Amino acid sequence: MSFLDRLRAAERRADSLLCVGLDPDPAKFPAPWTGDAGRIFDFCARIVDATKDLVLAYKPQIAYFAAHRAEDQLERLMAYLARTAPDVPVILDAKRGDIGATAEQYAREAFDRYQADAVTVSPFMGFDTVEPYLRRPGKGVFLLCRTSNPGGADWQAQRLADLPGQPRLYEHLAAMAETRWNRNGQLGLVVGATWPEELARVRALAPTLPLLIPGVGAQGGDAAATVRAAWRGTPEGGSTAPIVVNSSRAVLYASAGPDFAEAARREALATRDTLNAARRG
Ligand SMILES: O=C(O)c1cc(=O)[nH]c(=O)n1[C@@H]1O[C@H](COP(=O)(O)O)[C@@H](O)[C@H]1O
Repeated sequence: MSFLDRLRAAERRADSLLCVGLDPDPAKFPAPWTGDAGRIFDFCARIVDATKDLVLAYKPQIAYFAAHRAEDQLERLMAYLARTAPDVPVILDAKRGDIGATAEQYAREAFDRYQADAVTVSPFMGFDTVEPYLRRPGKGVFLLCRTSNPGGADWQAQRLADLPGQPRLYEHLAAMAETRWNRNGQLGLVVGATWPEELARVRALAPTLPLLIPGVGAQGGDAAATVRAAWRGTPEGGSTAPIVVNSSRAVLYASAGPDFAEAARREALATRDTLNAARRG
C-alpha cells in the first residue's frame, strides 16, 4: 500500500486531520518524571495510548530523542506504535538533506532503522539529494516548502528571476514536487499553518500532494483557516489529497500534572473537532 493510501485510510478510520507531534522534553514532564530522560519512552507511550483513536498520523521529532542520547527509546517507541497503533502512519521528522550517498544513509536510518512510514527532508541541495528516498515506493517524503517559522520567508519567499513568471522559491518547489520530482507518488510538502495565504497557494500548485501542516497550537496557527486554505474534499467526504495538521506542545503539555495524558486527549479531541467542523462547515 502506498503512503498516500495509508494516510487516506487513517483519515477515514479516525475521522481526523490531526497529527500529534511527539516532541518529548524531559524538562516539561510531570513529577516524578520531570527532567528524567530515561522516561521519554514512557511519556510518549502514555500520549499514544491516550490519543491513538483520534489521529491520522504521529510525528516524532528526532532531535528530542538524539539530544538525550535516547535513540534507543525512539526505536522502542516506533516498535510500540507498530504494535499498538498499526494503522496510524508515522512520519519521522528528521529534516535531512545531504549529497546522494549520505542521503542513502539517512533513508536507511528513517525507513530501516526506525521503520518510519515517511520522513521530512530539506530540498535545499536539489533533486539528487531527494532521489535516494524515492527508491522506496511505499514510503512518503515530505519536502520543506514554506515553513512555519518567522524566518521561513528569508529564502522561501524570494523570487526566481531566471524562471518564467518569476515564481517564489516555495511556489517553484511546489510545482516541481507536484510534477517532475514526484516519480512514484511518494512526495508531500511541509507548509506552516502560520501562513494561510501561502498554504492556499501551495494547495493550488500541488493539488494532489499530501500536505504536512505544523503550526497550530503553540505557534498560534489558526486551525479553521488552515482547513479552509488547504483541504479539498471528495463527494464521499474524504480528502482528495490529505492534509496532516500537526500539533505537538499544545497536546503533549496540556497539563503539567499527573493528568497529562487525559489533558492531552482533551486537547487532541478539541483540535480534531475544530478541524472537522471547518471541513464540514
Ligand atoms: O517539519 C516539521 O514538522 C516542521 C516544519 C515547520 O515548518 N515548522 C515546524 O514547527 N515543524 C515541526 O513541527 C513541530 C511543531 O511543534 P509545536 O509548535 O509544538 O506544535 C515541531 O516538531 C517542529 O520541528
